[in-house]
Amino acid sequence: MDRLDVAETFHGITFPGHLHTQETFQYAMSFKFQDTDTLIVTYPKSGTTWMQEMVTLVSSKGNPVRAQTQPNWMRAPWLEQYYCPQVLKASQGPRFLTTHLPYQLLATALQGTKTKVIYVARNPKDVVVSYYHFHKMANFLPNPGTFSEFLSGFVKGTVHYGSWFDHVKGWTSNSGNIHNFLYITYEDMSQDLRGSLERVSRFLQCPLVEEELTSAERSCSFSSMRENSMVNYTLVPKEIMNHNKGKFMRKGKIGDWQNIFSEEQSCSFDEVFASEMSESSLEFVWKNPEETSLNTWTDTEHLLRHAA
Ligand SMILES: Nc1ncnc2c1ncn2[C@@H]1O[C@H](COP(=O)(O)OS(=O)(=O)O)[C@@H](OP(=O)(O)O)[C@H]1O
Repeated sequence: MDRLDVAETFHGITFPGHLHTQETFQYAMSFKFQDTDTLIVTYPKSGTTWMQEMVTLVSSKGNPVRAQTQPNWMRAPWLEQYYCPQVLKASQGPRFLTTHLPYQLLATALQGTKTKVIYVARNPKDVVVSYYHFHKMANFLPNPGTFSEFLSGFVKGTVHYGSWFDHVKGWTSNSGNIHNFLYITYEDMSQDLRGSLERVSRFLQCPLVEEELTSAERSCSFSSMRENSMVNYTLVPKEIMNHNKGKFMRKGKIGDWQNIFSEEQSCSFDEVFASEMSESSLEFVWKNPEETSLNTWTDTEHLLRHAA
């Protein structure tokens, strides 16, 4: 089957036309948020599905049944995707929603509401690597070309969903305009899943006792989510996502960028990052501290000498 990669442009940003139309963007921009809503906001590949699982487990007090029986896109539909109205019509209780849209497109709709916003960010070197691999298996995204070509589009902000820098800066610099805002990173979740679940449970005002937290932690682990067809996207027809070409739950690690970025690409990305983020106080974890301690020859040599 041909790729489904028709692009839809809105406010100068391209989006996959397979999921979005001008009408769906209008629907999102004029969405009537309720004070009891929770909106998960991410740039793609930053931990969206993970947070969808976390809010599901927190709101169900660690009971895994909902997470194991209902796909993530039904539990927390993307505001800007075409099926959102039908899903919400059928849903009951406090609503969980998801969006990849930049702040400026939702600012008016969120104004004056008490909707809770959870912004999940991930270090952009890992984002671009995850995004690159996703383009290879998701037929509704354009062929990414070489990593170098894709990286260049990512840095320029011409990839689908636009610039990572604009997205992160837009939402975080306007967080003061949002009544209830939680900023959390993929790396926080990776390094301290239990602590991150506790932060989410405090934010949602949904306290969990120790056993509930333990159960939530188990369900939100990478190994558990990789096997859960309700979140690993194996329910999606292979014409749309071809799992023979790569897995949605791919590696789930901090620092995988080191396996693909060249030294030169890394240095030039660091320069762009420093300039784009010069006004921002956000800091990112770029490497897994547990893996980096033996990453250099000096460290290894040091250890071997000690052992001798
Ligand atoms: N539980 C858990 N632990 C660690 N990592 C996890 C977990 N769940 C999802 N992931 C990883 O998140 C990446 C997918 O990001 P998104 O869910 O934001 O993708 S999407 O925007 O909804 O397409 C993708 O990252 P990569 O593995 O680096 O490609 C997933 O593997």
